[in-house]
Amino acid sequence: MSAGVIGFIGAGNMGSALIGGIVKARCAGPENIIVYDVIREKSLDLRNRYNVTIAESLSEVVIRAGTVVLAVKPQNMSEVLDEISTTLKNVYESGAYPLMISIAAGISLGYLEERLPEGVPLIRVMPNTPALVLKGASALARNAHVRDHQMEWALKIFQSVGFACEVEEKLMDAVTGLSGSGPAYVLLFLEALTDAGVFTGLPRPLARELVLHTVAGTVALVQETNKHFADLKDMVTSPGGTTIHGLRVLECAGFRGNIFDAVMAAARRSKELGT
Ligand SMILES: NC(=O)C1=CN([C@@H]2O[C@H](COP(=O)(O)OP(=O)(O)OC[C@H]3O[C@@H](n4cnc5c(N)ncnc54)[C@H](OP(=O)(O)O)[C@@H]3O)[C@@H](O)[C@H]2O)C=CC1
Ligand SMILES: O=C(O)[C@@H]1CCC=N1
Repeated sequence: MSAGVIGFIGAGNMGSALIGGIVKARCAGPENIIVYDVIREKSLDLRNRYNVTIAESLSEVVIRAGTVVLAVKPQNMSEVLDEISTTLKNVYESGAYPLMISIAAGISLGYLEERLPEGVPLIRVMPNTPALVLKGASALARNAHVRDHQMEWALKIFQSVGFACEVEEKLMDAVTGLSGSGPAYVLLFLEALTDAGVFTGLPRPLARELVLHTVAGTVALVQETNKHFADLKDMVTSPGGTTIHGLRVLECAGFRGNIFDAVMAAARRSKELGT
C-alpha cells in the first residue's frame, strides 16, 4: 500500500468528476490515482483523459491505495463491501488499513462498519458534480477510527476540488438533499430560464449567455457584498415595476414551497437508501 495513492472503486458520474478535479487541482498526480470500474470503458476513458492507472480488480485498488474512495451506487455497495472485506483483513495483517471514503447517498457509517472488518477508518462524504471544475461542495463525517491527520488529508482532497467541511453524520441526509442533489435543481432552473427567454423571443445562444451571466453575477454579488439575499432582491424590485410582477407569479405558483419539498424529498430518499 502506498500512502499517497488514491484509489477509486466506481468511475461513473461522481467518481470521474472527482478524479478529473483532483488531477486538475494537482492534489494527487495521475500516477497516484488508481481506478476500477466494472465497465472497463469508463476506466479506459479516464486513463485516456488524465493518464491515471487502471486496476484489474477491486482487491488491487484496496492493496495499492492508502485511501480508497467507494463511488458506486448505494444499491451496489453491499456487494462491493463483501468483496473487499477479506482483502482489507489481509492488508491489515501486513501493515494498516487504508482510509476508506464512501460517497454513496444514504449509506451510513454504521452500515459500512457492520460490513467491514472492525477498526477500519471510515469517512462518509457527500460531494457534488461541480468538483470536476474545482467548484464542488462537500460535507465529511468520520467514524471513531479516523485519526486527525487522516481527516485533514480527506479534507485536503475535497477542498482541492471546492468547498469542504466536517459535519456530524446526522446532517448528511439534509446535505444530500441540498448540495448533493442541488446541481440538478440549479440546472433545471437554468434550462427553464433559458427556455422562457426563447419563448419571449430571444435567440437561444443569447438567452443562454444572459442566463449564465445573470446567475454567476448574482452569486458574485452575494459573495462580495455579503448582504442578505432579500436585501439584494429588493434592490432589483422597483415599485410597480417588472420584477415584482414576475416575483408574484413565482410566489403564487409556490416556488419557495416547492424548493422546500424538493430538498425534503431528496433528504428523505437519502435516509431510505441507507435502510
Ligand atoms: N452523481 C452525483 O451527482 C452524485 C453521486 N453521489 C454518489 O456517488 C455514487 C456514484 O454515483 P454516480 O457516479 O452518479 O453513479 P454511476 O452509476 O454513474 O457510477 C457508478 C459506477 O460504478 C460501477 N460499479 C457498479 N458496481 C461496481 C463494482 N462492484 N465495482 C466497480 N464498479 C462498480 C457502475 O457500473 P454499472 O453502471 O454497471 O452499475 C458505474 O460505472 C452513488 O453512491 C451516489 O449516491 C454522491 C454525490 C453526487
Ligand atoms: O441522485 C442521487 O441519488 C445522487 C446522490 C446525490 C446526487 N446524486
